[in-house]
Amino acid sequence: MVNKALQRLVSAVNRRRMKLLLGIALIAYVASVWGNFVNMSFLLNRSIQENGELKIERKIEEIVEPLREKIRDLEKSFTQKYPPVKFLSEKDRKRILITGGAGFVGSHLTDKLMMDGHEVTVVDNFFTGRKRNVEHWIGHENFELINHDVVEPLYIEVDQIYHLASPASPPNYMYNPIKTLKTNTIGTLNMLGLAKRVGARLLLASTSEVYGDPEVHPQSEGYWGHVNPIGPRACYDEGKRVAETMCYAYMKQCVLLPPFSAVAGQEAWPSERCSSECKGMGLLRSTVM
Ligand SMILES: O=c1ccn([C@@H]2O[C@H](COP(=O)(O)OP(=O)(O)O[C@H]3OC[C@@H](O)[C@H](O)[C@H]3O)[C@@H](O)[C@H]2O)c(=O)[nH]1
Repeated sequence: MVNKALQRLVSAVNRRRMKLLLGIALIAYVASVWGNFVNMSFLLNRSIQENGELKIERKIEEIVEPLREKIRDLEKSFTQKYPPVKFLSEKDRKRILITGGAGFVGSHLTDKLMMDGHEVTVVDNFFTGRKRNVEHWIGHENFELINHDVVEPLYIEVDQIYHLASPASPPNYMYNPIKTLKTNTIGTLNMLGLAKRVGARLLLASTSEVYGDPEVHPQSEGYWGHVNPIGPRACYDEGKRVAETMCYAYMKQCVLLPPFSAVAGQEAWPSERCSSECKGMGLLRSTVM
């Protein structure tokens, strides 16, 4: 009897324990499910938020990228690359004027002098020369391009003048013979005046046409030529002859001293008569015109 009562008591206690344990297990299970649910909803929220942010970032990127592209293009156009230029000390660096510097010979001379490290000013009326011949220097601190006709006086400070401004091929110089004459006479006088005023050396680009229809081949520097003053090419031939005469007159009066550069490196004119204080004068007769 006692045993049975004891067994009933134990089983009743066990049942209660079991219920308690089951209750605890249920609570634990519910808690863990709840925890997972909270975690999941947090993660879900985060991923939704991240997704949203990503979408916004992508949208911003889509708008900004073309703008960035435009900025890159602008930067490229501002930071133009120039051909390599030597560094020259202030003492060695010359301020050089090239008239007709946008033409064939002038633009190559511009390249050479720029790359040697000098300061170059190109003056041209673009009659036959083109801006594109020197455009690769535009904006360089050592370079300046002036649209100017040498028939008008020019007031700038320079150390050397290469006077090349003149139409050079028959159709061009015969197109307006009076203008060709003015360019080679008044233009040359203006450049000689400038050279005299600022104490600059001057080189005149002449032409083998100063020999006219020569009777001697090849022509030496001593040959005076065979020119028809009223022939169809006279405006150029005689214009350049007068230009040479004017340069020689300036040199003879010791305003300018010959030459700092001449045909094949030879002196075109004797220099004995000039004092050493005088500045330079040069003549270049091209033989290919
Ligand atoms: O009135 C004028 C005429 C012409 N010019 C310029 O002078 C330059 C002449 O160059 P071109 O390319 O026509 O000819 P080239 O370079 O071959 O001539 C070169 O060699 C021959 C010489 O007689 C020229 O004086 C010299 O410039 C051009 O840039 C032209 O626009 C002027 O600046 N003013």
